[in-house]
Amino acid sequence: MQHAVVQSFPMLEARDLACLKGDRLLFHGLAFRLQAGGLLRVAGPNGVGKTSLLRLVTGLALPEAGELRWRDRSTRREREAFHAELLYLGHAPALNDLLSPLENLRFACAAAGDEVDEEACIRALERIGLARQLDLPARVLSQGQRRRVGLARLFLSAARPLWVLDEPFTALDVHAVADLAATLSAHCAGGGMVMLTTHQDAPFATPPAVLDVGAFAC
Ligand SMILES: Nc1ncnc2c1ncn2[C@@H]1O[C@H](COP(=O)(O)OP(=O)(O)OP(=O)(O)O)[C@@H](O)[C@H]1O
Repeated sequence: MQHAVVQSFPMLEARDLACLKGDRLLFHGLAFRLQAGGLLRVAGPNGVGKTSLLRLVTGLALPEAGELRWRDRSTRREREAFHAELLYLGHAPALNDLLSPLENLRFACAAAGDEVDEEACIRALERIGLARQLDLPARVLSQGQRRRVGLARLFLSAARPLWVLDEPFTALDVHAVADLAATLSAHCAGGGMVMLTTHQDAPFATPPAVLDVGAFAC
């Protein structure tokens, strides 16, 4: 009896990436693959190009050379389809200081094209530990609370398989670090993917694969 050959390709793949900043080539020849369920930690010293790599992956910047592929198609050619499956949280939470966490979260979801009702946003903010800050202006929040407002989107983004997170653990207390690590591990266990930068160890259910950008530095 003959079996059909099932072609297996990585969900996200970087091929031979080079990154130019100003007139400086940060890295070249960078490649990685991320499969469903994968957790990838982007590592390396300050300034090596970790954030720059995440910006290439998300399409916020273009590589000097090389290609990014999602579901075996170029992310540049299939930009809309790729972005519909991607959640990117940058290293600084982009909050409007005059708006409350609830208003900020609703705005961020709407801007990303996610239809999320107020009740779901409230539940997400409560889950991330901001039940008592729902209606405060963001300008009075602590750094860790500001970070949590951004992270609340994780609880509204299960339908987006690829999460790209720049320093998500920064400013979080030890309990919040453990909760976030559990949330990311659960996303991966459900078939999602997480690519993140962090300078600290976090208690993931399974140790992440590590991509050392320094190995490709110029
Ligand atoms: N116009 C420019 N010309 C030359 N180099 C630049 C220019 N803009 C940015 N850079 C360099 O590009 C690098 C960008 O680093 P990036 O933020 O990606 O590093 P990182 O690995 O995320 O660092 P960190 O761990 O500090 O967050 C830095 O080394 C910075 O000095």
